[in-house]
Amino acid sequence: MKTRPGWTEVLTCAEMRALEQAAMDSGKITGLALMEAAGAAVARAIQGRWPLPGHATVLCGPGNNGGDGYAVAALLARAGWQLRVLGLDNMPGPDAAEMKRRWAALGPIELLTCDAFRAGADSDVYVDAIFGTGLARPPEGELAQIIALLGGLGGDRACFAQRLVAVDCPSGLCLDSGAHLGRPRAGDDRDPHARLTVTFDSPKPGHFLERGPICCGELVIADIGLRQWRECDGRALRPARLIAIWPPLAVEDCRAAIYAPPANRLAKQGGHKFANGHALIVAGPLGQGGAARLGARAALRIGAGLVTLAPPKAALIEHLGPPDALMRRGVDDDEALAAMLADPRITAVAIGPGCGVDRAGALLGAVLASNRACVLDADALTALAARGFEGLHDRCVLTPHGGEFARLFPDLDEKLNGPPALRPPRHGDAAHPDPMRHMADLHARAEAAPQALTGRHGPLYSKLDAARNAAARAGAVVLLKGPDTVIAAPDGQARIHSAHDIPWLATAGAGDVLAGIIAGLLARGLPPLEAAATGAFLHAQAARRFGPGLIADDLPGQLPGVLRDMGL
Ligand SMILES: NC(=O)C1=CN([C@@H]2O[C@H](COP(=O)(O)OP(=O)(O)OC[C@H]3O[C@@H](n4cnc5c(N)ncnc54)[C@H](OP(=O)(O)O)[C@@H]3O)[C@@H](O)[C@H]2O)[C@@H](O)CC1
Ligand SMILES: [K+]
Repeated sequence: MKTRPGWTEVLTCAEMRALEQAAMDSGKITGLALMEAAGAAVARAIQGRWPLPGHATVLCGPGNNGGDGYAVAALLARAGWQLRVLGLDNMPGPDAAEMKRRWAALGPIELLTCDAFRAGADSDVYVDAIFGTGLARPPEGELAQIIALLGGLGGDRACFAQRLVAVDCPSGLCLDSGAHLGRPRAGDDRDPHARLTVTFDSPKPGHFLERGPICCGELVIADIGLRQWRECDGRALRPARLIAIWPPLAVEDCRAAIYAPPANRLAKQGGHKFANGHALIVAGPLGQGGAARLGARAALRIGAGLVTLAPPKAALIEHLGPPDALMRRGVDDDEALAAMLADPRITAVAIGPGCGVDRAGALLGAVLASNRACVLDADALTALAARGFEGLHDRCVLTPHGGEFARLFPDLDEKLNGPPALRPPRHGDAAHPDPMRHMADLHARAEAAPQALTGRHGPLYSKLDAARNAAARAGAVVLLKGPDTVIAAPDGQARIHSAHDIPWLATAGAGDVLAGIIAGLLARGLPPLEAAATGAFLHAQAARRFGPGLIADDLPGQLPGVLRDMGL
């Protein structure tokens, strides 16, 4: 999936509805004008990719997504396209009804049935305007069959996918979770895959999570004139409500994150190596040191001023080789570690990779008691699951993959991966009597109890909900790994990093390198959420830069090139 570069703010479907409602209630913009802008954006995107007018089939659903479809049809027809429009025999809302009426003045509307859809001549472009953000339950009956047809038209999905343009999303996709309603959570062959998806104002979480990046194709984010209504009671929407996304991170963001002097950097050290922090990487017993060494190498490459590897004394011999810049110090037990961490110049700790669960369990208490910024990964997470969350604090970053997440948060994992539990529609989300009040309400609740908001969005429990709930429960930053890595802080702020384009990053030891990068950034003084999110991005960029054939050992060596490519 291609997106525009830089941080991208994301709105949940409920936030999008509240924003739209607030804009309309201001009296300065009408729903019809928004729909006209949305239709024009889709028509523009089509004309940009198919410059010569051809034949288009537009499938219009029962709500405003369908209204957008009628608007697209009218604009394409005026531009010389041959149109075939299929719609439903229902009474849509006033804006969609007006768009339907405008189209009806230009051409016929056939009933949207499987038979009618199948019977039509082949088209250059199919516009999917059946369901958008309003999908509240799995599609059923005829519409479900039509969506399945879109997923595998004529058994030749690959060919059809090149011609499918989705309005807001391929129909059936839940834009809060990225799962297909009514389909296996892991997806199947009948999910519609679009060449192009045009969404409005902001992307939604589902564009980046689970099946979203696979099914949406190229994502176009169209400005439809809602920007100024992002203000509520004079305040901008808070970051807890807006989720920044890469890829790719804009150079300025990265420079600010890595090289701006953070408040908690050791101010008096000036250009001394301690000014860039000192990361301690705990290593495991003899024969298991490779993982921690990978992390240590990554922490050095990302610019920690000093990095010390701390294996048991008996394992020091294993670490005699390069890099020579790495310091080694034997640490046998929690007392020795506590004594070492009494040195205030050690600014971050990573524990877990290759550590062994017993050793991680024995040393975890000293790491947490030191109150240092720390990364808990691999064996440290298994030890944490057995030990409990006591002592965790908001400078801890937990980096579980799916299996570790399930051990740490079994109930949240079950909600995420068990049979989908559809929630009833949320009262007041769609048409709140006072939208500005509704927005203020969302803000107030996010401030008071961010976790109370998670799980309110979308009919399905999402990976974003799970990461936010986990972070709130642990009182620490949680980075839930995957092709869609979700990073959440206890206060509800969250980031999504989509790396569906680099399947070769799923390789042994890559997680150890990520832990080292984050530890290096923490050592440099980055706040935990930024260290985790920037680390996930730089880790992925290193894999992109190397390409297929990557092994984890290659990643640290790519980091200088990644930073150089970004002009840093
Ligand atoms: N927000 C904005 O700023 C803008 C939004 N815009 C556009 O509006 C779209 C959102 O429109 P929307 O809210 O009308 O929802 P939409 O996706 O058309 O579906 C709702 C309809 O489907 C029905 N329905 C639901 N589930 C069903 C099922 N399983 N099987 C059958 N029916 C089902 C549901 O019925 P109900 O649940 O009410 O019974 C209702 O009739 C958004 O994606 C974007 O394209 C732009 O125009 C400009 C600005
Ligand atoms: K759609």
